[in-house]
Amino acid sequence: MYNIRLYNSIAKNGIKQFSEKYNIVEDETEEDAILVRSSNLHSMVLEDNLKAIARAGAGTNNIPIEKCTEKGIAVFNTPGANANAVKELVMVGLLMSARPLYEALKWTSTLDGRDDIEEVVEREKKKFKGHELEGRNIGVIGLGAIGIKVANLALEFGMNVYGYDPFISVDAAWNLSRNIKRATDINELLKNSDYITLHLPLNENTKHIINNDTISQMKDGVHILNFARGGLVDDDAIIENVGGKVGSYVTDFPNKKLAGVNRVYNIPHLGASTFESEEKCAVMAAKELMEYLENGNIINSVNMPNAYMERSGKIRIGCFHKNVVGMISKISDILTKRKLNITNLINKSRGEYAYTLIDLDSDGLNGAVEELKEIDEMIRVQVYL
Ligand SMILES: NC(=O)c1ccc[n+]([C@@H]2O[C@H](COP(=O)([O-])OP(=O)(O)OC[C@H]3O[C@@H](n4cnc5c(N)ncnc54)[C@H](O)[C@@H]3O)[C@@H](O)[C@H]2O)c1
Ligand SMILES: O=C(O)CC[C@@H](O)C(=O)O
Repeated sequence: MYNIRLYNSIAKNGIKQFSEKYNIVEDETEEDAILVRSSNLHSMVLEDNLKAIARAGAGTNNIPIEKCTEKGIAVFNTPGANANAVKELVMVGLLMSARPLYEALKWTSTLDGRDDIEEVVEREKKKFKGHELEGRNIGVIGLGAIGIKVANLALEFGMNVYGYDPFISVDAAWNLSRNIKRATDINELLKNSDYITLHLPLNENTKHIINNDTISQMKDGVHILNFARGGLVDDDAIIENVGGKVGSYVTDFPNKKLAGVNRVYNIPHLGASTFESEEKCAVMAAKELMEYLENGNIINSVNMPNAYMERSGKIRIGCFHKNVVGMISKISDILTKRKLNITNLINKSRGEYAYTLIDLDSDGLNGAVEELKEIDEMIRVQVYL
């Protein structure tokens, strides 16, 4: 029996994926795995029994990834599962910054109860004139699952699209329309864009990527959209510039500083909040956890190498270790000494770590696991029956 602890509300269809071998809990327990959305896990104690954390979503900055890696805890996310939902809301943000919809709707609601609404509307609507997107320039920073969809759709609006992503994946590049101009440095994008939209992860390199300095390089009246993470933008710089250099700031990450600021549109983190996206994320995350807990297969991990091998033999061992020379021979020596026959083996690395998955044609392990755990560079050994 495996204990899965849920943080946040997780879509029912995701929970339904877990078979009768799983016990789903919401309170503290001896959990084998955690399924989480946006809850901040940085201060949680990582108990020895915890083997995996799956983020039903894209961003993993709410998870202490480095600490997890050091303890051999696999961290997963659900790449692309909520990209369509975010893309659609970005389009709302784009239209809200081009046409003063928010102000207009607020004003119209003040007319409640009046008999002359039609007349007043026609007389006053000139206050809410906006711009068309067609022909304007948009800069998309981060061309991953969401950025690509946003960039491609912006082309459909007739916009000139600049994209910037120094780490773009080959898959992403294939999916990007060839009509998108690839900015080779971020300044090219900043100085040319009427709209700038952020679709990159928050980390120590990207924190406050939008700040007073980068804003000073932008066009006057630029509209900035942030559906990625609050920390990518220096809020003080926004407050200083919005209504002047910055035409508007649409953010999915409201906070005390930004609440109530004119021309800052605060959306309560709704990017991924659609029935469809919540379900896709939860189902994908549940499947990743089950595959890892039952078979040691790693799919969509953000801290371990992806590794998948069909089951063969009777017992499987998963070893997460440092990526150093000689690990496979150290592991196989321990198994050979006990006459444990290897039926299949894969070894995958990711930076300074590696993962070795071994299938054995044997009924017992005869103390092998204890000895494997004693190898200096070994971080975690897991047995799968
Ligand atoms: N508002 C929401 O509800 C919501 C939902 C999903 C994702 N997000 C956020 O959006 C981000 C992007 O999501 P995604 O699914 O597209 O992720 P993704 O991993 O598919 O794409 C991220 C892209 O950013 C690029 N990147 C990394 N560092 C960069 C840099 N310094 N400059 C430019 N590009 C850089 C990567 O190469 C990658 O292509 C996530 O990290 C998450 O924080 C928010
Ligand atoms: O779970 C959510 O609602 C938000 C998820 C989003 O921020 C993500 O990074 O995928």
